[in-house]
Amino acid sequence: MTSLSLMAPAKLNLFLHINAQRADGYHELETLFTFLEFGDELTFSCTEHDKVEIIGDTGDIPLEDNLIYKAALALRPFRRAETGILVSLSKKLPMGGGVGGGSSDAATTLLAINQLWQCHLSLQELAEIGLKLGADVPVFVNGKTALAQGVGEKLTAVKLPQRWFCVVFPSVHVSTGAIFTHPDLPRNTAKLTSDWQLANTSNDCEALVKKLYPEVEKTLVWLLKYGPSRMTGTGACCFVELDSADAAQRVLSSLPSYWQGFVAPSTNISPAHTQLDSWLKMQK
Ligand SMILES: C[C@](O)(CO)[C@H](O)COP(=O)(O)OP(=O)(O)OC[C@H]1O[C@@H](n2ccc(N)nc2=O)[C@H](O)[C@@H]1O
Ligand SMILES: Nc1ncnc2c1ncn2[C@@H]1O[C@H](COP(=O)(O)OP(=O)(O)OP(=O)(O)O)[C@@H](O)[C@H]1O
Repeated sequence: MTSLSLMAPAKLNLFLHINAQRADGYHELETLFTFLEFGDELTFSCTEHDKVEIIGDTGDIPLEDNLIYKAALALRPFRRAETGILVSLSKKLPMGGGVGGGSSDAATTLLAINQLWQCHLSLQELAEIGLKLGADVPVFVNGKTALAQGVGEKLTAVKLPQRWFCVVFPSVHVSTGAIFTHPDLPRNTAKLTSDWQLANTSNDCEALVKKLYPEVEKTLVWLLKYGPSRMTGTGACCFVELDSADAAQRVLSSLPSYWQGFVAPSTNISPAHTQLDSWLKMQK
């Protein structure tokens, strides 16, 4: 039985600017994505029956709603043989936490099944399929640290120095849709010129989310004692940027017990791609 194990890494939005709202309700934004060397773990195995199955940490998400299932179904028309797929999921990322776990699972599924079903689709084609599953899927499919524009699909790869992050989940769930439809969300930040330093940028969702969810504000106040801190995506996860693994670990070890967190370095290439490249080399 052919199988392939790949990570679905977390992403951070190092900043998130909202420039405008389009007629279809979606927002034009500018955001700097980086990947972390930490994420969900997925193992894909070809099966003889013509089904898509997911086992493991599926939580209370019905099969048909799982982005892994949706991604697999989207590749079905392209497969070369009538094989099914069994996905074993080990979830490490908080769902709906702003670290893109669902989108990353979807992208990793597209990358893996493209190989196992021999669909022969390019990254560009997979990203276009992925965009229909979620605005963040294309960046995970491309797998490079990137400045994203448009609704998140226009990507320019950038190289950033490796940094360490402590990411904290404040135990509240924030609905992305609810934030993007809120009347108080600022939607008119000027487009970037050139300076993407953390200090000169912001997350335009942060003030609103802090107001609606005081726990997020409390988390940021706590993290700011240790270094430059910010919320990722539409929350609720917040991160602090640090110089070393030790410094990040020290923050994690003093984390209050009512919050969850993890520590990881950033990487310019998604671990899903690094692992897929190693697997492809082994197949030769
Ligand atoms: C804000 C980010 O987290 C930044 O990384 C993402 O752009 C959100 O990506 P996502 O969770 O994959 O979002 P989607 O599932 O595509 O959209 C969820 C909801 O967010 C809103 N949405 C999302 C992306 C965008 N550019 N404009 C929007 O207005 C829409 O109301 C949409 O119904
Ligand atoms: N495999 C999956 N893993 C996590 N969430 C999933 C999955 N499949 C479907 N979902 C649904 O998608 C929603 C958003 O998931 P995700 O973890 O990507 O959100 P997020 O971290 O807030 O990402 P973003 O920053 O892209 O908004 C979840 O609330 C969940 O209901």
